[in-house]
Amino acid sequence: MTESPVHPALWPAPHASGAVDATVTVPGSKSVTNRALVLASLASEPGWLRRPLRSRDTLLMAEALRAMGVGIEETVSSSSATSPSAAASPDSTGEAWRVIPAGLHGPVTVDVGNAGTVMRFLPPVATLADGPIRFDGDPRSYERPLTGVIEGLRALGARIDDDGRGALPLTVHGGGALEGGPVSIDASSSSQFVSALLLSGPRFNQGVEVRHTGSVLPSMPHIRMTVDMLRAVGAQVDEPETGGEPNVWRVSPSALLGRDLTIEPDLSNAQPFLAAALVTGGKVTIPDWPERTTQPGDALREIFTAMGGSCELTERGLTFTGTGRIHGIDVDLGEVGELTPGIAAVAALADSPSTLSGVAHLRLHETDRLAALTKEINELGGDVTETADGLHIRPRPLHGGVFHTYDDHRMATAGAIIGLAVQGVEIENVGTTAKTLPDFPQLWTGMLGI
Ligand SMILES: O=C(O)C1=C[C@@H](OP(=O)(O)O)[C@@H](O)[C@H](O)C1
Ligand SMILES: C=C(OP(=O)(O)O)C(=O)O
Repeated sequence: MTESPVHPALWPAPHASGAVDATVTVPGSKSVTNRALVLASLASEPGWLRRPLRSRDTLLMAEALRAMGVGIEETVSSSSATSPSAAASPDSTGEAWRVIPAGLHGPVTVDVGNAGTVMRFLPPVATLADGPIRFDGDPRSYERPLTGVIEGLRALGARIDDDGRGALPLTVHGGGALEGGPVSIDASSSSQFVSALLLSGPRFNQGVEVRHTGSVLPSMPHIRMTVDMLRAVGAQVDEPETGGEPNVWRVSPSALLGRDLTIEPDLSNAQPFLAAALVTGGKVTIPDWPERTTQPGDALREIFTAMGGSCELTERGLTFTGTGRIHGIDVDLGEVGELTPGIAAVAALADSPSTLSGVAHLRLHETDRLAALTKEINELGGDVTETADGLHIRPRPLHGGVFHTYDDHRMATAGAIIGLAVQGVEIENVGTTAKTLPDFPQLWTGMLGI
């Protein structure tokens, strides 16, 4: 399959000479964009995505859906010419994708790259195609768990060829429809197993009832995001948080509406910029921070405040202000695991130790994030140890050196945060941020006024 973008050169992470004072417009959410693409493709009428994220993960999703027959047209101008109803809204300008659903066809080969959302959300979609859909991706994608999706779909009536490891590569032999119904899975290694089965659930003959049987379930906000977005396109969902049985989600069979959706900024990608305010004792504003959201990044308001800053949500967006003093934190990140690398970076610069827990499943993310953070921070002079389900971080004076990223976008941004406070940090392959934030180096230097 295609190689991940390789930019092996070392990027000198800019050192902050003073307090930052910036407004940073962060591109759209990866998680919302990729759910919206799937739901719009399964709808019974065309829909719009406005301000979608254009990054490796979302372009792979769009490309895969296009290959199966969905029309996805990209426009960059005001939508007024094509959608009068949206013309009055300020959100209607800028980039938009028009999604035109169609019958799904195979044979197709899908490149998932290393996108969890693509490798997990699309096999259920593929069961609805009229031919084989083969899934392949980066070497790391072969190591990321997929059992809940593979076994779950088989129990719901799908025919899937894989090599028995519960991972990629695999072929889903789409039969044009899937029976659906009740299924039990263990989603303790990824919430995306649950989201995957729910997202396509309305299109299964009997809908779907997903029962999670494992001991822990990470990333609950991402499951809430799935439920909210399904409801927004007309699906009927019963779930634990609104009175349903614990660990059981039910989606009724139904047609889905084509909607006009403006994608929220990616709050997890806002993290390094908020961290810059904290680390430099400065101030950063992120415009369009939603008042209400299911994105896990919203938890940064509380977490970074506990670490020493303060924040204010106004009509200008979220303004985060640091004091230059950073405190350690003892926090369970199970619900918001993708924030761990950025929090670990800040914690390495704090005035007291931190314990980050609840994130054993990060060993199966883009890289083994617990091992990678431990090694890279320690190579800069830090004192980090892995625990069974997280990290223990004792701050020490750090020095410059190469910060390796292991093809993990959040390792690159974590290294950049440390570089603000430590002279001579060089990020290996900063281009890996293209997975979800292609403009990261420019946004970072822009924030610093370089
Ligand atoms: O559904 C989603 O969009 C995501 C769910 C989470 O996955 P895990 O539950 O595998 O951690 C998160 O870490 C990932 O970045 C995005
Ligand atoms: C875990 C992440 O991504 P993925 O969607 O590939 O699981 C992430 O973005 O931190």
